[in-house]
Amino acid sequence: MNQPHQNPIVGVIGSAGGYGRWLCQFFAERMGLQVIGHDPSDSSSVAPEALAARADVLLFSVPISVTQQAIEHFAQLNPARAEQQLWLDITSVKQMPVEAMLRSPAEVVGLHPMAAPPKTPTLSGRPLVVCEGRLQQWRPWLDAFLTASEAACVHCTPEEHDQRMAAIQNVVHGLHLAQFLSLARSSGSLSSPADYLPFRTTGFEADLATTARMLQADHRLYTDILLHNPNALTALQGVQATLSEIIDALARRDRQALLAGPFAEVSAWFGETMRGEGHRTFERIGYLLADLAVEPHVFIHLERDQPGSLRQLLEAFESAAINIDSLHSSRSAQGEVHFRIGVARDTSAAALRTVVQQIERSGLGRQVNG
Ligand SMILES: NC(=O)c1ccc[n+]([C@@H]2O[C@H](COP(=O)([O-])OP(=O)(O)OC[C@H]3O[C@@H](n4cnc5c(N)ncnc54)[C@H](O)[C@@H]3O)[C@@H](O)[C@H]2O)c1
Ligand SMILES: O=C(O)C(=O)C[C@]1(C(=O)O)C=C[C@@H](O)C=C1
Repeated sequence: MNQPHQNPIVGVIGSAGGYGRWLCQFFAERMGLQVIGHDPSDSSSVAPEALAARADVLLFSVPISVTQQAIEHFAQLNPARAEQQLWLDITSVKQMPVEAMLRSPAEVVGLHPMAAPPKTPTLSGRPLVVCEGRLQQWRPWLDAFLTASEAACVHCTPEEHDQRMAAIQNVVHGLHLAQFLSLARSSGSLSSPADYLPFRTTGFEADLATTARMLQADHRLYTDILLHNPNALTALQGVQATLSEIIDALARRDRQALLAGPFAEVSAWFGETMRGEGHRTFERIGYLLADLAVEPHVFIHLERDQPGSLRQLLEAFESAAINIDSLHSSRSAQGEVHFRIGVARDTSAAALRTVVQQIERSGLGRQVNG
């Protein structure tokens, strides 16, 4: 017998999208649940009427601009069934979808994973915002789902979420766009960001990476986040005003105004602990980026994910008398763990090739592209 509150059928709306695919895999593989999906771009997916009737948990993962419409469509499909269901969404804004879901008779929780769909099977190490709208019968299952997600859950109201996201998303996205738009326009048509990289600081490289990440993603997602967060305009106008203050002080060449205003105020607001922690984070990023720039290097994927594999890899380099300068793990686009091994500058290409061949022949690992 189906026990909906323990082993629900999960219906993902937007199942062919980036997060939709990740979620379908998560519910099926990590939670062992039956998953059905609806997505107009996947002709093999389930029709809305069938999904509304069969699923016990509905999860909306559609573009922000069509979210309200999609929720309202499902709300009128099968209200009697909705009374027994849990409705979730992962939209990047929370007031609009949670209010729309609450107009149905379902139990309602709004979610927001604070990262693009990860290459890992869970959200381990990533924050997940949880906005409980109406939750009773489904609480134990929601708790089990959040535990399985391995996310760092943070609970708040939809209003609080949208306020925080104005600072965490709208300002970060808007300012990075403005920063590089201004640079692009002032640099002339023949230049590119690559011309700035030989002169880079850690801060510039981190800003460039943040901007590039946005540009590689769906631009509609970012414009939607700006247009649908009710606090975006005020937050960006606030930054415009404080930037004007700094520019005015600079135009007057007023060092005292800069010190007593922006520097003193922000420094006091950070406090000693946050200043210290942020400083150490920046140092870590700086050393990481410096390590990643060291040549020569090789990327190795270890075939056996078990204790002792890494030691054997290090031994292979030791036996070949190659000195390792840096060692970092990262993930490929397919989610495989890679070790980036930076070696001493005087290591010859032939010596590096020989050790890689030996690692591959022994079945320990294989060379991959970073
Ligand atoms: N990508 C991210 O970085 C990220 C991070 C956190 C949260 N989110 C949120 O996740 C949601 C989905 O984002 P995504 O990046 O997966 O987008 P996506 O564009 O990759 O996927 C959206 C999917 O929804 C489908 N769709 C469109 N209209 C539909 C409808 N009426 N009914 C059913 N399906 C429909 C599309 O065909 C597409 O496959 C958004 O609300 C977004 O704000 C995205
Ligand atoms: O690319 C990433 O990992 C992101 O953090 C994506 C990002 C963001 O840039 O704010 C984009 C949309 C989501 O709502 C959450 C996070």
